[in-house]
Amino acid sequence: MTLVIGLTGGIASGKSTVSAMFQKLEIPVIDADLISREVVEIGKPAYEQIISSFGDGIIQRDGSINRELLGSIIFKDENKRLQLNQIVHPAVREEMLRQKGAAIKNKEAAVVLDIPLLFESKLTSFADVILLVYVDEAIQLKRLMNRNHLSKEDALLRIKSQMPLKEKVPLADAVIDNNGTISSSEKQLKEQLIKWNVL
Ligand SMILES: CC(C)(COP(=O)(O)OP(=O)(O)OC[C@H]1O[C@@H](n2cnc3c(N)ncnc32)[C@H](O)[C@@H]1O)[C@@H](O)C(=O)NCCC(=O)NCCS
Ligand SMILES: Nc1ncnc2c1ncn2[C@@H]1O[C@H](COP(=O)(O)OP(=O)(O)OP(=O)(O)O)[C@@H](O)[C@H]1O
Repeated sequence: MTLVIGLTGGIASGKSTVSAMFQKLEIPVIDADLISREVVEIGKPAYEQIISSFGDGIIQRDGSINRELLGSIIFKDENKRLQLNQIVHPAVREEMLRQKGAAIKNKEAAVVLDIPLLFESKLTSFADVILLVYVDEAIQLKRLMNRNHLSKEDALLRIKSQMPLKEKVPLADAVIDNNGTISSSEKQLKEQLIKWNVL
């Protein structure tokens, strides 16, 4: 029986860092962010819909979507963000479920669904258990600004576009406190996977 682990958190809380730990343990990860890049590639249905909704101005020289520009548009305008979500999310959900089915058919011991907006998109039914990567907002802000070279204002717009991380804690089955070192988070992950009989 494959254990389906929903992995979530907030932007820059450390999901990809923890996801890499799963991959090191040879536990397959289905990455919603990666899929959301694939479904908007040139020629895909979502690509055409995005261009017709947001205009040619977001197409870069190579024909692909200028993600930085689209991000700057949607994180300061909730309606535009919902409009983009309505275009992209259905295709992402469909592909995630396809890959999840393949992992179960493959009799994997566990499979991870790395979904940043798991709670916001009400996708808890996709997983058997939900693992939250938690970080205090001040550290989240600092890490996001450093990683994406964002101003404090732009970083806060992204953080505020999601459910507050503190509100996600009681909704999760387990929490990794990622305020400390990466190795401390790795130790917490392994302890949790032993409890879930995955390790
Ligand atoms: C806005 C876009 C173009 C920005 O691209 P960029 O490469 O800069 O960021 P990336 O896709 O790696 O996302 C980074 C993080 O931003 C946050 N984020 C992304 N989209 C959203 C959204 N619609 N609402 C809230 N947070 C979001 C998530 O925490 C995500 O992990 C891109 O994020 C996008 O297409 N978003 C819409 C699809 C989506 O919701 N993806 C996230 C979950 S599947
Ligand atoms: N415990 C940690 N200590 C120091 N830096 C960390 C730690 N965990 C993550 N980071 C760094 O913080 C940044 C955000 O981490 P990461 O990219 O894993 O977050 P994320 O939740 O996947 O973000 P996103 O929502 O954008 O997908 C990265 O630069 C990462 O290297």
